[in-house]
Amino acid sequence: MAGYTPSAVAVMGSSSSSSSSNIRKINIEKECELRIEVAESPVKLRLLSGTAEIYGTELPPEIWLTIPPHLKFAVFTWYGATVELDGMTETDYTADETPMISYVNVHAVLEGRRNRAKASPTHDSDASQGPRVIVVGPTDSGKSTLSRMLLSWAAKQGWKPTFVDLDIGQGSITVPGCVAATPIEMPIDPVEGIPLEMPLVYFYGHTTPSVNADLYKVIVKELSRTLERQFTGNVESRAAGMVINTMGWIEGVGYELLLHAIDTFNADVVLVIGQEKLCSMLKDVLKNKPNVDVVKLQKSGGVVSRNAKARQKARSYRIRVKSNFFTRTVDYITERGYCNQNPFKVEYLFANFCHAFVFFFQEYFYGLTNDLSPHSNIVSFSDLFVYRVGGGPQAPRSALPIGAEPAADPMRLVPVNINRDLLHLVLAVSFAKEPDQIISSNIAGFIYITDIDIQRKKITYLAPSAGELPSKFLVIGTLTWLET
Ligand SMILES: Nc1ncnc2c1ncn2[C@@H]1O[C@H](COP(=O)(O)OP(=O)(O)OP(=O)(O)O)[C@@H](O)[C@H]1O
Repeated sequence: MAGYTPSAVAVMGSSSSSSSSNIRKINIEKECELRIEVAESPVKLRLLSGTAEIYGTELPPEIWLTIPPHLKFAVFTWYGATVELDGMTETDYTADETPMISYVNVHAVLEGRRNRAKASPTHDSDASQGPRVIVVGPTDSGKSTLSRMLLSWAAKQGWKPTFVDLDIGQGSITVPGCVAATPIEMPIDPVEGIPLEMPLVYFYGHTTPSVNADLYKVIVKELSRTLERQFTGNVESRAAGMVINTMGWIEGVGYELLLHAIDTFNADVVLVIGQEKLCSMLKDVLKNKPNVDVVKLQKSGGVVSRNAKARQKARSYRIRVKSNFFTRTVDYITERGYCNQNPFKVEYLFANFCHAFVFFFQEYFYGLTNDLSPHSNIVSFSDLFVYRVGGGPQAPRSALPIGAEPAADPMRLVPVNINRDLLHLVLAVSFAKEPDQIISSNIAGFIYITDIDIQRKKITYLAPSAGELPSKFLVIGTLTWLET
């Protein structure tokens, strides 16, 4: 294929990626990238000379990075680099055609806007607001990857931009079925991904928007309101702006939700990757908003398309690995109206349990030995109150106008009886103090139900920590620990 060359230059063993002795030295030319799809076992990679980055984060010289199985990524260099790769890959090759120059040009424009916002003498005017970038495009167009690069390049220059992830299918802050935001204070670790210490998370509970589009809009609105309050009180984060990643659903209800997100977050830069039609539709619909730039960007040839099975596996992985936090963030400001401080910075209850779930996952899938695991807790049925949003009793046909169909209220909060149907579900722990606050409240974290004893009226669940849950109000959706 034009622009691609096999990457391997053997220095030990064979150059084949299926060899058992696999340390290979690979030269990457200026403005080229090495694309790697890791196979069943981890590979190791280190930078020998030059400079290179993975999605905007520079590789440290000489240090071996262990890249987990199945990860697909690229090592890009602006000036040329040599790396060493140890382990078997599904595929690896170097490519000299990438859209990286156009991506970094976008970064330069955003950088200019951040500097202007920072220099603005009036802190509360529009002039002090940094760029609000929303990245849109079909599934597997490279939205998350571009978001990540823009965030890491900004963080490298000392900004603390806010990352907002609206992708309920393949989001990268927390588990699928949620919308979330987190400040990015350092270039994103190529292996660990987005930091999990300070997320602000709202629970939707499903992995497709069509299940309850009204609820999706409401939680997106809540998330934006909370961030707006944060920006009001924090000049630094206001000037750094935000990068918003979106879902790959761009037709029908998906398109409607994209427009809703652009409007709700007052996005002023819309980056459209890989689809002319979407770009032209957005340009047309936003033409009356002169402050909104719609920019078309090329999709990278390195972006790997995932079939339904692969997407489902990735979702399951994220549910197991990323349901591992209990946080206490914006609950604090909503309770106290405390806006003069970055809500992401306030105390949080039980952080740093990430490893428990990560190791649990590794043991489960790869049989790695470890001595960490999430905590199993047992409580009585009466200790917890479980709700779901949407559905519930429909209005009787006789109470409706002629011809109208009875429809379930999408925003109705329905109490759920505890029974064995809850087994293996992932439930969100709400910060709500009362049931009527559940829809508008962010969540503290997740639990996973492992046993229901109907006779003794006891529930066993896994949680990131032992002890009492941050709240007794739980929300149920359709997220299961193991998607089938
Ligand atoms: N240049 C590249 N080289 C190799 N792999 C890449 C490259 N860019 C992206 N990928 C990989 O391709 C996959 C899809 O990219 P990404 O997740 O950014 O797409 P997306 O549009 O956000 O997908 P979705 O619609 O599911 O949210 C990811 O595994 C990513 O790591």
